[in-house]
Amino acid sequence: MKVNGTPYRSLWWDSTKAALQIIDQRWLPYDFRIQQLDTVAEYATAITDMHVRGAPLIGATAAYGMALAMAQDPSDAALDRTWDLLHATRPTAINLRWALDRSRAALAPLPPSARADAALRLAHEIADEDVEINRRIGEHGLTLIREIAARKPVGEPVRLLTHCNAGWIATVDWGTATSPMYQAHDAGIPLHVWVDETRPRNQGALTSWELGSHGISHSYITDNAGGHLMQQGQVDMVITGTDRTTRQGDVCNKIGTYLKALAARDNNVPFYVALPSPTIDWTVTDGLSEIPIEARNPREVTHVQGTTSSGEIGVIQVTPEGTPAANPAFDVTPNRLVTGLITERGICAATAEALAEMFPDLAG
Ligand SMILES: CSC[C@H]1O[C@H](OP(=O)(O)O)[C@H](O)[C@@H]1O
Repeated sequence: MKVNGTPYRSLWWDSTKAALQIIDQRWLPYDFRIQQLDTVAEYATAITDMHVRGAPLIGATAAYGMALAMAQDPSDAALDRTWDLLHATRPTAINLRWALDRSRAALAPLPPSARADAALRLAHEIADEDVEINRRIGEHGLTLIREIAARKPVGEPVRLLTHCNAGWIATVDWGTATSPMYQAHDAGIPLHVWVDETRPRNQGALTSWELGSHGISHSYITDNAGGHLMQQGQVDMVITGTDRTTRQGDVCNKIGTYLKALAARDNNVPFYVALPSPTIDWTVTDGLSEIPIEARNPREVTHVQGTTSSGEIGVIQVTPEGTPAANPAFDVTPNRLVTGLITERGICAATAEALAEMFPDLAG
């Protein structure tokens, strides 16, 4: 999407430097910084420390990391070593394993001399596929927004609520939950988006940065305000992203998503999940018992990053010194609370049968 009028993807390969360029999200929305990744260790750090974040973007980054590794050492040992190093960075988003498995499956049968070029081609393919998948998710999500708009007086906005950032910077482009928003806005449908701040890392500030840059009306709200807004009839639909969805439609997403789904069900608000097919983990059925939930550094909870009035980026402590904290980064929304899944092939119910029917070639 555009940043100050200039089109960007969240990452891109600079062929003149033979290196990956990423938007370093640690400094957004306060500062727009580009980082070049020059070693596989830097790729691993970029994923672990969330220079890049978001399930699809993590997968694409890992694919480029594999390409760099093969350019440096195309041996079988390096292939496995790189898989292990990058897979260990973050445990929950399935796109990471999906991209690494796809890379290794494509590269292992090749002679080492052919692996570097093949790995880079595959990384480009994965990045381009993500853009097209998300564009299509937007088209299908747009139909839902149009249906809501048709029931409203002309000019009255469709009011959406979203949690975390499933935006274009959480993917290679378009975003997943935000793609329908961009396409609805561009189609002239008035929107207002309630943007959950999404403690502790406040990814809602990234969503606000994105929506503001695109001219989409929005309000930044506390995580605890969403249920109240739904009770007051201020929310027409909830759309979130996902980091891993099981074969029966259980949705693992940023911590707090489950609570939004409960509030949505209690207030008869449709709760949709934007789901690119690489984010479906066909090997797991029950999300609550089978999906590993990342436990991140408690400091993310006890401290908050922000910017001062003079534009300096800083971190402040919000708890007494030594306060113990817990920081589970994701939760699981059982499929019974999900109204529907917006995939690149269309919208389906959050059930094993519907997903198998939508993706017979993947369900196995
Ligand atoms: C389009 S996937 C976005 C997904 O990823 C986020 O997690 P994180 O910021 O920790 O990488 C969040 O769960 C979003 O819904």
